[in-house]
Amino acid sequence: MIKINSLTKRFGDHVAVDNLSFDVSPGEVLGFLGPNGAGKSTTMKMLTGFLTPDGGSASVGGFDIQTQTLQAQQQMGYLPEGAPCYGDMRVKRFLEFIAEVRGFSGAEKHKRVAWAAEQLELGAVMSQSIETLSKGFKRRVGLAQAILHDPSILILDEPTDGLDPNQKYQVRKLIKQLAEGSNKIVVISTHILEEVSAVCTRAVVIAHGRLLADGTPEQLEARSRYHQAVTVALEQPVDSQPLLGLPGVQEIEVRPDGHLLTVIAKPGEVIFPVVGQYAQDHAWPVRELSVERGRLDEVFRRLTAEEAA
Ligand SMILES: Nc1ncnc2c1ncn2[C@@H]1O[C@H](COP(=O)(O)OP(=O)(O)OP(=O)(O)O)[C@@H](O)[C@H]1O
Repeated sequence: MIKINSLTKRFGDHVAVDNLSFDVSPGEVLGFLGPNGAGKSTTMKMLTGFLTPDGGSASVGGFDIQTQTLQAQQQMGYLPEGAPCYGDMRVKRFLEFIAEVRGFSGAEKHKRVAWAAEQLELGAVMSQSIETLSKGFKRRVGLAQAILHDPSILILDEPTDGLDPNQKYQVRKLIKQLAEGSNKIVVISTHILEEVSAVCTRAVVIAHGRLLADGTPEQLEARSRYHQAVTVALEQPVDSQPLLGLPGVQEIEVRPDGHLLTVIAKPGEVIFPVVGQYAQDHAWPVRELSVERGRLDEVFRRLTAEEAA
């Protein structure tokens, strides 16, 4: 369990994290979202004991991060933003060093290093020095050191930053595997909203260090103006304006070529049946008709724009 209670951090006059409170339960993969400078990394640094809060408290697995720092840190694996330090160390030596710091030795140490390297597909670079690695490989080395001791809580600051699409897929798969059925907690900060839909069971949105939203991806999508919107793909343009007279229809967006309509529902309304019926009655040349769950990117933009206003 992670408990964050009124956590606050100031840098001079600037309040980077402002009275932030939320909990994370075992089994949850929490997406921690916010625009640049929102306070995500600062929160993660306080949660992992690398930065002292100016107010509030946080506990991890029952240990207070300020008064029981070591015990709390033993529960966690942490991937900080950027690349691992120790640039002149070779990957294998670096991972062995981390394993030693985590208290492993002998055969167990080598087993842990081999397992983490295999998870992140580091085999080809094990004897290369970290500073000569590409950005994506540095990120993967960082992830390997975070999971090496198989912690029950993983704090990952932009884990897929700099990875190519194949590696992004692999890392998301790994995060899912680590969390599924294991009762682990994974917290990932990200700017990539598709990542939230792909791996997170819950999302917390912050801006200016303050909490703006907290819910499952589905709950956040339901706040979108496109929630329950009906998209109609057409062989050729049609006269869509009469749809505005149908019950529950709020607005229509038409792509300039007229081949795609998005019919937006009034809040709480389900319009798929009436739109489908209208299209059928008027023999529209429909290629595809679908209902939208909502668009996370639009919800994110609106939430953070409201906060800035
Ligand atoms: N050591 C520091 N000294 C002064 N200001 C800092 C320091 N670290 C962070 N800040 C400021 O605190 C705010 C929050 O920064 P933080 O890095 O936590 O944001 P973030 O949400 O992780 O952003 P990004 O998505 O760009 O990584 C920013 O305005 C940043 O400039």
